[in-house]
Formats: sequence, C-alpha cells, structure tokens
Amino acid sequence: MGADVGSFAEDMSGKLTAESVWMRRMIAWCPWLSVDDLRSHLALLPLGSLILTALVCVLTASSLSWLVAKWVIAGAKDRRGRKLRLAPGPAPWPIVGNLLQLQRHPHRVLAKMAEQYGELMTIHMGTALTLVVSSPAAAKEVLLTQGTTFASRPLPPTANAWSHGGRSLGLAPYGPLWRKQRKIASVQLFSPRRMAQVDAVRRKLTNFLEEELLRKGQGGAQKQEGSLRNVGTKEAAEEGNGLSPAPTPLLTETTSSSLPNPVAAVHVAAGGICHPAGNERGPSGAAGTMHGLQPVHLRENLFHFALDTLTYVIFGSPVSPAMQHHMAKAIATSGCSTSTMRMPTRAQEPEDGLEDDATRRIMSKEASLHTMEGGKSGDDVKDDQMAKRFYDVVLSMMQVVGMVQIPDFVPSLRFFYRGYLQYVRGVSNTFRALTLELIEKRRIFQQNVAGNSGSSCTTLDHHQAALREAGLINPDAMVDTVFNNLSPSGTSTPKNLVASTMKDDDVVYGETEACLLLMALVAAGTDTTTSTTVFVLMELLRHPEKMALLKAELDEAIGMHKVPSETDLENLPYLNAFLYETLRMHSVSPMLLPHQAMKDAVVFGYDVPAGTTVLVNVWAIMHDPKVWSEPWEFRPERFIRDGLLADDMHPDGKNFEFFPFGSGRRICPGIRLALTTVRFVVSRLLQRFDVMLPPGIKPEDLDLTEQDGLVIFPENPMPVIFRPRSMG
Ligand code: HEM
Repeated sequence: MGADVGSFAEDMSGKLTAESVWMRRMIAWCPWLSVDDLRSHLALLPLGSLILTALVCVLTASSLSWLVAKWVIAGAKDRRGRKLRLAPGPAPWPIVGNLLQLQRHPHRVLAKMAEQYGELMTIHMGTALTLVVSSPAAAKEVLLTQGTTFASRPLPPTANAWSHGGRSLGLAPYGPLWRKQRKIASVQLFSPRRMAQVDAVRRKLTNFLEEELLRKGQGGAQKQEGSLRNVGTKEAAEEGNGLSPAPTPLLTETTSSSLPNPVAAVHVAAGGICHPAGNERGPSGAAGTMHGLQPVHLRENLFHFALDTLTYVIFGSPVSPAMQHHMAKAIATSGCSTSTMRMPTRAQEPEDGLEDDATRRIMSKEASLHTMEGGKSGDDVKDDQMAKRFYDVVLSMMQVVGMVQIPDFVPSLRFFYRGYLQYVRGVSNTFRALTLELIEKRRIFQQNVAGNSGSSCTTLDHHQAALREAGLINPDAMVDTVFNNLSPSGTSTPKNLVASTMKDDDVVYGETEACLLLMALVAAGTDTTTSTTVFVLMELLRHPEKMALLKAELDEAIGMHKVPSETDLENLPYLNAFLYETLRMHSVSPMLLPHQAMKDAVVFGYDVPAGTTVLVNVWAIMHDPKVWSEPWEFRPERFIRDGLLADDMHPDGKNFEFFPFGSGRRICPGIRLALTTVRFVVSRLLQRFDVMLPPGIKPEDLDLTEQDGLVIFPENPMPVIFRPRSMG
C-alpha cells in the first residue's frame, strides 16, 4: 500500500485536485485497492452516485411513508373523532397499501403475516381498510356472534361490473335483494324435492362421464356405444363387451422416456400442457399411455359434468357436447323416423370431442330439446358450443373477480382501468346472454308442450317425449318457477311466481335479478365442485395406500356394480374423511368470499369501522399447527373417531376449526349439493376404474400448488389414466 501511495503521489505531483484527495482517502481506507483500480473505475463514478442517490431517496421515501402510514393508523378516528384502536398489522405503502405483497397466494402470505401480528390483523388493500381473521375464535366472532354486522360484501369496481351493481346472490350486499335471492335459491334449488331430482340426474350423468373419460382415454375415436355401462360386470363378460373381461392390451406399454421430462411428456400425451383454463383437447400422442389408454385431463370433463347437473335442474336439460350426442341418440332410437336425422357416430368426431360443424348443426337442430322443427332457435352452431362458452365464461369470471386487482382498491388508478372494466362487463354480459338463451329455449319448449298435440314423429313433442323417457329433459326445472311468465323476447320484466310468495316485495326483482341469480348458481356450483373433485383425485394418486383403503371400503360396503345411494355414501367413514381432509388441505375458497362490516363494531377489543372489508382466512386456520396437529400431513384418519366419522367435524359451519364452506348468514347454500356430488363421482370412478398416474410419473411428482383465482385449482393438474377395473 505504501508503494501505491508513493507512486500516486509522484503521478499526481503538482496537481493535487479534490479528486486525488478522494482517491488517497479511498486507498487509505481500502488497502486492497490500487491506483489503477481506482482510475479504471473512475468512469463509473457518476453512475454509482446516481444509484446511491436513488437508494437514499427510496429509503427516505419508504421511511417517511411508513411513518405517515403508522401515523394514519395510529391516528385513525371514528366519525365522532374518537381515536380508533385498530388491530395491528404490517405498515402499508402509500397509495397501494399492502397490495403488492398479495399478488401471489394471498392466503399463504396473510397466514405468514398473522404469525407475527395475530388472529386479528389490519392490512390496507390500497385505500380499503381490511381486517384479516385467522383464528377459530375470531372467525366465530365475526361470522356467528356478530354475524349480522359482518354479513355484507364489499363491492369493488370489478365485482360491481360483474354483478351489475351487486345484484348477484354471492356478491350482493346484505339486504332485501340478497334475502330474496337467497330464499328463492333455498326453496327452488336446495329443497329436498329438487335434491332428489339432482340425485337422479347425477346417476345418469355419471354413466356418461365414465363413458366420456374412457372414450378420451382410448383416443377419442374408438367405437364404444354402451361400452362402459357394462364394464367389469358379469353381463359384460356374457355380452362379450370389447373391454371386458381382461381384454388384450391394445398397445404395448409406452413410456414417456423419449421426452426428457416425464411430466411434460404426459401433458403432451393428454393434449398439450394444461394451461390455467384447462387444456382438454384430445390426445395426440402415445407418450404416457398404458395398455393403450392415454391420460385424460380432468378439468373440462368434470366441469361439463357439474354444468350438466346444474343446467338440467335449473334450465331443464344438459348442455355439454357429449350430452347433446346422447340426446340425439335417444331421439334416434325412440322409433322416430331417422330420415330427417343423421345420427353422428363417435368415430366421426374430431379428437377433441367436439363434433364437426355439420354434426353440430344436426344435433342442435334435431336433438337438442331447445330446438324444434321450424328452427326457432337461431344460431345452431353456437347452440352446441354452449358448454364451451359456459366453461370459458366461468373460468374468466373466476380469474377476474378472484384476483387482487390493484385499481379495485386504488381509486386514482381507475382511469387507466376503464378498458379492463369494459372487459369484465363483457364477460358478464356474455354469461347473461347464455343464460337468457337457455331461458328462452325453455320458454319455447314449454309453449310447445302446451300447444302441440300433434302425434307425428317429426314433431317436437315426439322428440321431447323421447328425451323425457330417457331422463334427459327435466319436466320440472327451476326456471319454470322462477320465470313463470316469460315474455317472448325475454326483455320485459316477467311476473314472478316466487316473488309473489315473498313478503319483502319492497325490492325490485325483475328479469335481470332473476337471471343474475341463475348465473350465480351456475358459476358458484360448477368450478368449486370440479376443483374439489380434482383435488380429491390428485390426493388419491399421491397416496396410493390410502386409495387402496378407500377402494376396499367401497368394495366391501357397496361392491363394484351397485349404484350407491346418498345414504350409502353418507355412512362411509373413510370416503367422507378423505373428502374432508381434501377440503381442509385445499379449500377451494381459501378466504371465503370477502365480507364487509355494515356498521362500526368492536372485535376482541379492536375497532372495526363500518365499511371495513373482512377476510376470514379459513386456509390459515385449517393449516395452523396450534389448531391441527401436523397440518401439512394428509391424514384423513384425523376425521375418524372409534371407526366412525367424528360428528363434530362436519363442514357445516358449526366447527370453526374446519369450515371450508363458511359459516353464518353467508354460508355456502350449496354445501349439501357439493358434498353429495363429489362423494358420488369419486365413488363411481373408483368402483369402475383403476385411477392411475401415467407411466413414468411417481406420486411424489404431483404438484398441487394452487393457481390463484376466486376458486383455486391445481396450477399443474396431472392428467390421469382411467383403466376399467376389469382390465386390471
Ligand atoms: C366443494 C364445493 C363448494 C365449496 C368449497 C364452496 C364454498 C363456498 C364458500 C367458502 C362460500 C363463501 C361463504 C362466505 O363468504 O362466508 C360460498 C358461497 C356460495 N356458494 Fe358455495 N361452495 C361449493 C359449492 C357450491 C355449489 C354446488 C353451489 C350451488 C349450486 C354453491 C353456491 C354458493 C353461493 C350461491 C354462494 C354465495 C352465498 C351468499 O353470498 O349468500 N356453492 N361457497
């Protein structure tokens, strides 16, 4: 160092500038630096000082904003000027508050924060004061003890645009309109009578689902009429059903080794990487196949199943392409002349399972209950794509309404947001148009039933009779009661049967409100059930030994062939425990839907001003080691006591350690429908199939990380092989 300083002094002799003084100092402080080093880096000085200045500015700004925020929180006052005592929480940034921290997996981030700040925590979603609830006791307090105070919903611009100003059941503020919608839903959809209807149609639709999964697994083109109904049964063996018993494997087992990543290979085999919207296109390759069966993506198939169940009960008929096919078949086999009807065969279908355009036209024209001779239904092609359109619209809705949208909470940014809101309104309007289409078709159908007494087999009443007989038309759909007097154009306010029986008629309840109610039921009932079923299947695949236990329980109690009744399934401890454990691990609505304080309140000594958004982090509670031992372990056994399902562990909203459907006034009204549906589908699939991972994939390869949205779903769902058990 001495030499360096000496040479430096020589070089610089005679011009001892401020710069050289600075260099000397640097060398004195940092003995490892040489003069050459410093000279070569001299050019970087301006950049360095710029960065330093920026850093200082950022630090100063954040400290100041932190102080300001602290001051704002500490100084928050109520309307009477009284100083508020808010629950503690992380310091917010100016303008955006804590939003930037919540961009991915907000339920997990908030659970982590709650470890530091406690069961009640204040955060700022932009300018919106938000209370986060993360313990059973606090959840009970806000959802039950003070349930009325917190029963409302906040309505940020996205939700507002989606729900036409909060007129949709799930997003409506607590008040007369919500009460009326909820009551109509309870009486008209969730009544025991209607649930019996659901049970009947579910049995039928599950058969079709099984067929569809097998058809897709076989590559989508094999002829399989009636193939599955008998799979694995004695009758099948007698009939020589092509699949049973133990047919010769169609292909030698293929592994995905030609592709470097087995998981990627499987997605390719199942029709491409499964993007968030669930790519369910037909199989296109042999990688990942087993006994000639290819892996099938689950989301769209299960979604169609849930959608068909609901559209049958609500609008009178299923809408998925597969069901359109079955309806066409029912008409064709009913004795009606087929001269006007070209029956599509499965072999004609393109691999994605959607029929070609000509077939679509035929099916929508001839087979759909919505379409009658004389073709009043308008666009036939659109008709047959209805399920796809529902699927797209519900997924878009889950994404737009479910994600944390910064401008929702930052009014000053809304100007840049108008295009987005336009888009949300567009999605909502598409949904509404679809719903109105179904309502209109039902109206035409009913008019025809009333007015058509012709007996010709080419008239609609013949088709309808055939479909009724096949159980594919619902003679008593919910929409008939909700809209008992639809106008032909569907635009004027219908007289509403239900409305006239309700006491709180002070509320406007017209076509828009009725339509939004039906939309809410379809939206809330499809993706939730689908996602839960997918998570159950994924957990079964992740735990083969538990799948074996569950199969053994089903085999022993029900056998492989009997269609179980609801009571049969309700009484199976392991099946229910498995479902509950899945709901605990992967509650598809991890923070329920947001609630809102309707008036000033005090919770556990903390002030909660009117208008505060309340997020109940049920995911955090169901993963809290203080509440659940080893919460990260998947252990259905925790729900079983003395060999029976523990009766205080039901997700009916009474147990605040386990309430994936919420609790109190806004509890999910579809709880029973959801539980019976998932139970039934899972049981039927296990009775009929060996549900398997594609070759090369190990249980531990399964990634169940959640994809964010209003309803969460596995980000990378694994396609699955459904092998008829008779082949095993
Ligand atoms: C596994 C399936 C399901 C789960 C996990 C689930 C969960 C939930 C949750 C957590 C809420 C919010 C509760 C709250 O904010 O306190 C909710 C609300 C709702 N759910 Fe479900 N749900 C499921 C299936 C269904 C089904 C099948 C339907 C109907 C067809 C349905 C209809 C609704 C409606 C209409 C609401 C809004 C209730 C209101 O705001 O008053 N859900 N659901």
